[in-house]
Amino acid sequence: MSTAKKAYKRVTTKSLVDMKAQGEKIAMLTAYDYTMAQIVDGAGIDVILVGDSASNVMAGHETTLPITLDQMIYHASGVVRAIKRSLVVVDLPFGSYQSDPKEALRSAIRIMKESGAHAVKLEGGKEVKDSIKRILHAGIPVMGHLGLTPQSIYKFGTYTVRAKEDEEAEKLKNDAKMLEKMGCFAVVLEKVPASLAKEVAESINIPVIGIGAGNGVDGQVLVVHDLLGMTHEFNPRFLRRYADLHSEMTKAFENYRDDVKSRDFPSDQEQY
Ligand SMILES: Nc1nc(=O)c2c([nH]1)NC[C@@H]1CN(c3ccc(C(=O)N[C@@H](CCC(=O)O)C(=O)O)cc3)CN21
Ligand SMILES: CC(C)C(=O)C(=O)O
Ligand SMILES: [Mg+2]
Repeated sequence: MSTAKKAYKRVTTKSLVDMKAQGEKIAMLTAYDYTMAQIVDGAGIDVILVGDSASNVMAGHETTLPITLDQMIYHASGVVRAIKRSLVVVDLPFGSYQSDPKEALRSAIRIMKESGAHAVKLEGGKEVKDSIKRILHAGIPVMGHLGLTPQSIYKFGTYTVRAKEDEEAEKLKNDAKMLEKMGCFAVVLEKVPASLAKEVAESINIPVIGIGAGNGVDGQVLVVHDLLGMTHEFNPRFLRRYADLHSEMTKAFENYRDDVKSRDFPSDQEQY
């Protein structure tokens, strides 16, 4: 090891739980392909989520419902080939786990076997308890996802903040405790009041990763294209843009176009 390049210490489901215990916040981002995952991993992001938001961001669908298990596996395979350190979690897509626990396990096994990912995520609490149990019993780590669950958008009708009423907040708290008790290694809380999210994070020992859930949780997740400022029509309050790649890329494409039209590109040095 003395002359070899320093090896990265891989992030594991266990190290995430340790990070929570030690008060170190967890940074998570999505990625859907090899090139992006290489950059995200190299930047020291702890967890890469191959989100079903690929349905929106990569394929242009209006919701996350259309993306298939085969498509999720294709995205995840590229991501896994890129990573040296990050933990890779893959969303089980709509329709791949709701019918029955056996189908859920089969879907999770396909993701693990065919992509090489490290864990799966699925939306819901008590309703999907048996499926989560089945997957965990097979030795596959599970991340929960409560609050705004986009696969149920047609049940709720809007993407507004969730669990503002006592009854829904009570259910969410119980679901989070249940996920911890069952053996999930973490849970995503999406678009819920910050006070509720903080209360949940303080009531369980597994990390709570927030998106639109305030600063009292154990980590944050954003969609990478949103953070980079590539999606200009998506403007929720929780989004902080760290770049304006939409403008940067437009400038680059316009410059290239101009150089082609003006015969500036390619130059003598750029040909054989
Ligand atoms: N690009 C992208 N980023 C995401 O964060 C994301 C996706 N896609 N697709 C899947 C889910 C859907 N998510 C969403 C969708 C909408 C809002 C949202 O706040 N929408 C409106 C407000 C709607 C309302 O209040 O009724 C907004 O302000 O943009 C938040 C998260 C998060 N996920
Ligand atoms: C927004 C995150 C949590 C997600 O589930 C996704 O990107 O699909
Ligand atoms: Mg998702």
